[in-house]
Amino acid sequence: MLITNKHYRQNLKNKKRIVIKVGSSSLVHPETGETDLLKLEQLVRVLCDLRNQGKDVVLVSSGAIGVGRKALGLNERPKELAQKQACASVGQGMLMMIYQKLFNEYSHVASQILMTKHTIVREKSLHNARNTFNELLKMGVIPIVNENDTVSTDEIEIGDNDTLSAVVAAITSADLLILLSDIDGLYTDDPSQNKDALFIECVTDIDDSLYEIAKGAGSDYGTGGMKTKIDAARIANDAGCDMIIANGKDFHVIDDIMKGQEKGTLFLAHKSEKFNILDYIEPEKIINGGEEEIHDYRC
Ligand SMILES: Nc1ncnc2c1ncn2[C@@H]1O[C@H](COP(=O)(O)OP(=O)(O)O)[C@@H](O)[C@H]1O
Ligand SMILES: N[C@@H](CCC(=O)OP(=O)(O)O)C(=O)O
Repeated sequence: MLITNKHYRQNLKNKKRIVIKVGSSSLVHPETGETDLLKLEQLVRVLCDLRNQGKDVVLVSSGAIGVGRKALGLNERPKELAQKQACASVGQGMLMMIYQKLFNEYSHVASQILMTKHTIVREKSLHNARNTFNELLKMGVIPIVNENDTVSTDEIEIGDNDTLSAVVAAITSADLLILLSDIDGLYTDDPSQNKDALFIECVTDIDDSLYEIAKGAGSDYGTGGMKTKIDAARIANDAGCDMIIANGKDFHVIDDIMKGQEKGTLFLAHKSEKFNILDYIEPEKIINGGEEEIHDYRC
């Protein structure tokens, strides 16, 4: 039997636990960098409706640095770590205030979970994080996750929310991860650089050739570009979770995907028997007495 992309898409209707990641570029007006309130409202409405259908929903939301940067009147993307952390500290609170208000309007409860690499690599905190997610989802709450940028340093930062959302999908045993970006999905090259790039509907194997076509971020607000999205697919797919990259310019795309429509690029899950989240976490580099030591979390 020939199993087509169409066939896989129909299966998405039955997904029960969904992690949705929204990139900074989907939350701000590109011309001004100001928060796009109408889009946030649309996102919250679509997520509440998924909850009303009985699905478990987790939102991984970027945007803390972008929103904070605007509030602090910085016109350029901050480069210094302390500056990024200050922006995130301002922006995270502002974002949560908007999310809480909007979820409340639809009688749903949202919560905040901030994570760092240490949440994942320490057995006890990973266990606690998993239990907290499960308890919240059992109570019908919509957890809103971001990296704890205000305390993250190079050593403990996960670095990008694409990877973070895949980690969240793995530890919550989600069956679908949707990454919403500023582009329709994966192309054979970055379309902003190459007009002949072709759209890829479905990926069944993640190999080096995929990394060759996945380039960096396309906007001043994005982090990681397609490369970190392929990293995310590797984690999610190995953990047994399908993943889709789709365009977040209209958040109704979430609803279209859940109805089986062929939107975005689908990366198919293939559960790896020996899946261990630590295998996907970059080793920590520690400088000890001038010497660089590599701390591999798997040991
Ligand atoms: N092969 C590719 N296919 C599609 N987009 C690509 C590719 N390589 C690089 N990109 C870039 O990745 C960008 C999306 O990632 P990013 O800027 O990090 O946004 P986000 O904030 O949504 O995570 C696109 O706008 C595009 O310019
Ligand atoms: N944690 C950061 C976002 C990091 C990130 O990966 O950003 P993006 O590429 O916009 O998803 C923030 O909230 O600004």
